Amino acid sequence: MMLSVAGVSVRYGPLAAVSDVDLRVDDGEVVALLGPSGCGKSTLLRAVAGLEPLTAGSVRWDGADLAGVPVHRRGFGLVFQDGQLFPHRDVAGNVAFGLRMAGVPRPRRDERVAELLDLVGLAGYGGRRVSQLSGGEAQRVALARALAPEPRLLLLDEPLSALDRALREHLAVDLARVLRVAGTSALVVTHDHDEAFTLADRVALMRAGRIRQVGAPAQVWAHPADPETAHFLGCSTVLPADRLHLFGDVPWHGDVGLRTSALRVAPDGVPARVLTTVHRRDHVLLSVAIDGLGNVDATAAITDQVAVGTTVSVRLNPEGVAPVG
Ligand SMILES: Nc1ncnc2c1ncn2[C@@H]1O[C@H](COP(=O)(O)OP(=O)(O)OP(=O)(O)O)[C@@H](O)[C@H]1O
Repeated sequence: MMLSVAGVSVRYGPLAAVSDVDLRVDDGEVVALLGPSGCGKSTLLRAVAGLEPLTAGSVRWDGADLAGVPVHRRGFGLVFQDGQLFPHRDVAGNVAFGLRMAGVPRPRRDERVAELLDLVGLAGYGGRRVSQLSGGEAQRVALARALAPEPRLLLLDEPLSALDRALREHLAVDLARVLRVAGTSALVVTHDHDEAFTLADRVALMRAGRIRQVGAPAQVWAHPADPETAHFLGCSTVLPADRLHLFGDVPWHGDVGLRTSALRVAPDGVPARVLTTVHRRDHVLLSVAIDGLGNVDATAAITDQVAVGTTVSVRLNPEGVAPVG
C-alpha cells in the first residue's frame, strides 16, 4: 500500500509550479511537504489528489497509474486549511457524509461517527451545529470526516494554519496521535517547521517547485542538504567551518550552518559587540559583531541584561551548528 510520485511536473502556462518531483509515501507513513510560500507544495498535493493535471510524470498507488482516475475514485481523504464543512449539516452529519455516500448502513455509520468523534477529542459533539464550533473544533471535525471512510491516504493542506499559535502547537500533537492511531498514510503540506517535525516520519523540503531533500526530521535538521535549505531550517548564517576556529578546535569541515542557539552569551568566550537585541519568549536574540566572523546571531538569557553597544563574551554551542551538504 504505497503512493509513488515519479517525475511529476505541473505547469500553469509558462510557470513551472512543480518540476520533476519523485516522492514515496509508504504504508502507515506520514510525510510532510515543507517549504516557503509559493514553492509548489499545494500544487503537488493537488496533483496527487487528481485536482491538478500533470504536465509530466505519474502518480501511482501500489504501482497502478492513477492517470484518468477521478478525485473521488482515488480513495484519498482531503483536509484543507479552512475545513470546508457543510454548514447546513450538524457535526455528525458532516462526519457521516462519506459513509452515507458509500452506502454504509445507519447503525454502522452512527457507530463509526461516535468512534471518530472520540478519536479527535469531540465525543458528544454530534448534534452541534457547525456554526457553533471554534476554529480548532471545526478542523477536528474536518479530520474526522476525512478519516471516516478509511481512506488509503490522507492529504492535508495546511490543516492547522488558520489557527492561532498555541492551538496549532496543541493540535499538531493531537493530529500526530490521531494519524498514528488510525494508521493512515498521510501527505501533509505545511510551511511550519515545528508542525512538520511534530507530524511527520519523513520531511520533504521543497523549494522553487523541486524537492531538495527528503529524510527523517532529525536527520534533515542535523544535516541540511545545501545552504538555502539550511537558511530555511533556521540557520541564520552559513560559513566555512574553519572560521569557527577562533572558538577552539571544531570537528566540522566544509560549510556549516549556525542556528541562533550556536552562539551564546557566556563567560570566558570570544568578545562580541552587541548590535541589536530582540526579546523572544524565552531568550534574547542578539546580532553581534565578532572579529574574524562578521555579524552573526547569538542568544542571551533574559536575565543577562545585555545592552546594545556593549561588548559581551560568547561561546560556541555545538548543538546549534549543522554541517551543510
Ligand atoms: N491555479 C493557478 N494558476 C496559476 N498559477 C498558480 C495557480 N495555483 C498556484 N499557482 C502558482 O504556482 C506556484 C506554486 O503555488 P502553490 O500554491 O503550489 O505553492 P505553496 O507552496 O503551496 O504556497 P503557499 O504555502 O503560499 O500555499 C506559485 O507561484 C503560485 O502563484
